Amino acid sequence: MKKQRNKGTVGRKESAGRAHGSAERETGIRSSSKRSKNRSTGNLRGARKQQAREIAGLPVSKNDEVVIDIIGMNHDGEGVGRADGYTLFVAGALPGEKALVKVLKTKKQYGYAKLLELREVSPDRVAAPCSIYDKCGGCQLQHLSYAGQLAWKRQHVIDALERIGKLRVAETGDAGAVLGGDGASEGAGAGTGTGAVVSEAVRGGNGVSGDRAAEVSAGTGVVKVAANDSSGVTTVGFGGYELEGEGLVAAVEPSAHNGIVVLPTLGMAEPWRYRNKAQVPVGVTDGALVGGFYARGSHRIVDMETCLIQHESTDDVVARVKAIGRKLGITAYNEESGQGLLRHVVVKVGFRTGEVMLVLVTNGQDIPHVEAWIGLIREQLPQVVSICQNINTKQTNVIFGDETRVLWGRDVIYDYIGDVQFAISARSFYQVNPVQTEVLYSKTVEYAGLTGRETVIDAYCGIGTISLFLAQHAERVYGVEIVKEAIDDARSNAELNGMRHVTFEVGASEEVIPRWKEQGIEADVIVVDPPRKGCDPRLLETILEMKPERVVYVSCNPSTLARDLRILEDGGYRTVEVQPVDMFPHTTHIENVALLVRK
Ligand SMILES: C[S@@+](CC[C@H](N)C(=O)[O-])C[C@H]1O[C@@H](n2cnc3c(N)ncnc32)[C@H](O)[C@@H]1O
Repeated sequence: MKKQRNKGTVGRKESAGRAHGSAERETGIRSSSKRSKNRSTGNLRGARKQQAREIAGLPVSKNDEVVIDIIGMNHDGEGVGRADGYTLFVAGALPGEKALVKVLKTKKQYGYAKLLELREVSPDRVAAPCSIYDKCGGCQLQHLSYAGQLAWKRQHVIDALERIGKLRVAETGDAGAVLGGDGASEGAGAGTGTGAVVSEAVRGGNGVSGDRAAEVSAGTGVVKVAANDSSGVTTVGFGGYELEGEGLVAAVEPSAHNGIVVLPTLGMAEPWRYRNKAQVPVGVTDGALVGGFYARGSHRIVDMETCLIQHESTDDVVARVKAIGRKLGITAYNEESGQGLLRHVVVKVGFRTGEVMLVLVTNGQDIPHVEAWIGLIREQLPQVVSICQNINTKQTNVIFGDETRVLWGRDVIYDYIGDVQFAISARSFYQVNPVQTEVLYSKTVEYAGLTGRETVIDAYCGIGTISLFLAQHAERVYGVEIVKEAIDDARSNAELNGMRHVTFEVGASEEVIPRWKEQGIEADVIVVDPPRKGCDPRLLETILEMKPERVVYVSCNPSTLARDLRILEDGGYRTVEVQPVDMFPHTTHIENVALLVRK
C-alpha cells in the first residue's frame, strides 16, 4: 500500500528553490509502520519491518520517511545524508540541505532514499535549465550552481589524494590566495590576476561535521568547504567563485611549502553547448520515429528536441534527419526484435571550422531512398560536409559496427585544438569538449616545462592530440597507444601538421616504453593519460627506472590518479601541483593534470 503525503513527491527540478524553512523542523525518523495503523495490513507489515530492522540493526527500513541533513555529495552526484549515523544516498539533494526522504532500499552499510520535500534549501541550488533533466541520465549536476560544481570537483580530488594516495595536500594559506582572472597561475599555486581573496581555515567552525572543515571566503561571496568523514564522503558547501575572461578560476596559495597544491577547478565561462559529438539513439514511440536519449535507468528511447550541452548545430541536424526519416518511411531499429533499420544518428561538429559530419548507423546495408535522403540533407543542412553510413547488424549496445562508408562528401571533417589541425573520421576518437581540451593540453605543456630541446614520451596517446600539442615545443616526441586505428590517425595528423619529429608506435605502453628504454631512448619528460583504471604498474616501474626530470599525469579518475601518485612519490618523485579542469560541466566527471618532479 502506498503512503500518501500531503506534499507530493518532488523531482530535482521541482524541488529547486522550494524552501520550507518555516515548516516543521524535526529531524527524527518516521517509521512507516507506525503511521500505517489505519490500514488493514499496516500492523502486520510494521511488525515485519520492525523485525527486519532489529535483525539488521539498522536505524531505518524500506519506506520509512525521515528528515535528514545532507552533509555531502558522492561521486555519482547524489546527496549524502545520515539517519542516526546510517548513510543514505539521495538523488537530487545537495550538501547543506535538510530534506524529507523516503527510504527506497537498505544495505548493510548504506541505503538509498528518494527526495520528497526540501525543508532547507542550499543557496547553491539552481533550477536546472534543461526541461528533460529529471528524465535523462546525461547530466547529474544541473541543479547545483556552476561555482558549486567546480568547488565540489576540487574537493573530490583533494579527498582522493588524501584518502587513497595518503598524500599531503597543501593547506591554503591563512592570508589566502587570489582568484586569477585569466586562468594563469605562476609557480606552485600562486595565482595571478584580479579577484578575490580566498582563505581557508582548517577545522573551521562552519558547523559541518567531518574530520576536516574549512571555510573559504572570496570576493563574490562565501565558500564553505568541508570535507571528509569516515565513509569517504565529500562534504562541501559552495559559492563565491568568480567568472571572468576565459574561465572560472581561483588560485590558492599554500601557507606551508609542503604538500600538493590543488588548484581550483578551471571551469568554462560559458558551460553550455560544449560537446562536439552526439550519438542519438533512434526508436519508435506511438508508431512514430523518435530520437533522443534513453530514459534514466532504462533502454526506452525518449524523443528530444534540444540538448543544452551539445553544440547548437546538433539539434538542427538531428531534428531534420528525424523528419526526413519519417517522410521517407525509414524504420527504426528495435533492440528486442533486432528488426528495423536506423539505430543511431551520430553528429560530429568542428567547433573552429563549423564543419559537420553526419553518420547514420544502420542495421543493414541498404538504405531505402538513399539518394532522396542525401538530397534532402544537402538541401536543408549546408553545414554538413560528410554523410557516412556505418553498418552494425549485431544485437549489441555498442554503437558502431566495423564497416563505414561515405554516402556523400568527405570521409573526415577538420578541426583545431590551439594551432594543431586534426582530421576526424566517423570512428576516430576526439575529445568532446574542444574548448576545455585546449585548456587541459596547455596546462600539460606548461607542466612539461619545454624549451624546445627535450625528448618527451606521451603514453596512452590516443590519436596523438597531446603528442602533437607537445611537439610544438619539444625536440622529439614519442607516442604510444594500444589501438592501431588511433595510431593511424595520429600519424596522419602528424603529417597534416608537417610534424616529422613525432614517432608513434602501436602497443601497450607498459611493453613499448621499456623497449624504447633498452633501445637507448631517454625521456626528459613523460606524459601519461591512461584510461580510468590508471597506469599499468609495469609502466610506473619503467618511469621510475627512466628517471625523467618531470612526469605529467593527465587523469580522468581521481582515485587511480591518487593511487599512482603514491607509487611515483615512493619511487622518488614529488607531486607539486594538481590542476582540475572541468571538461564535462553539469556531469560528475573530473579531469586533472598533475605535475611531478624528481626529488
Ligand atoms: C584517456 S585516453 C587518452 C587519449 C589521448 N591522450 C587524448 O587526450 O585524446 C586513454 C587511451 O589509452 C589507450 N590505452 C588503453 N590501455 C593502453 C595501454 N595499455 N597502452 C597504451 N594505450 C592504452 C586507450 O585506447 C585510449 O586511447
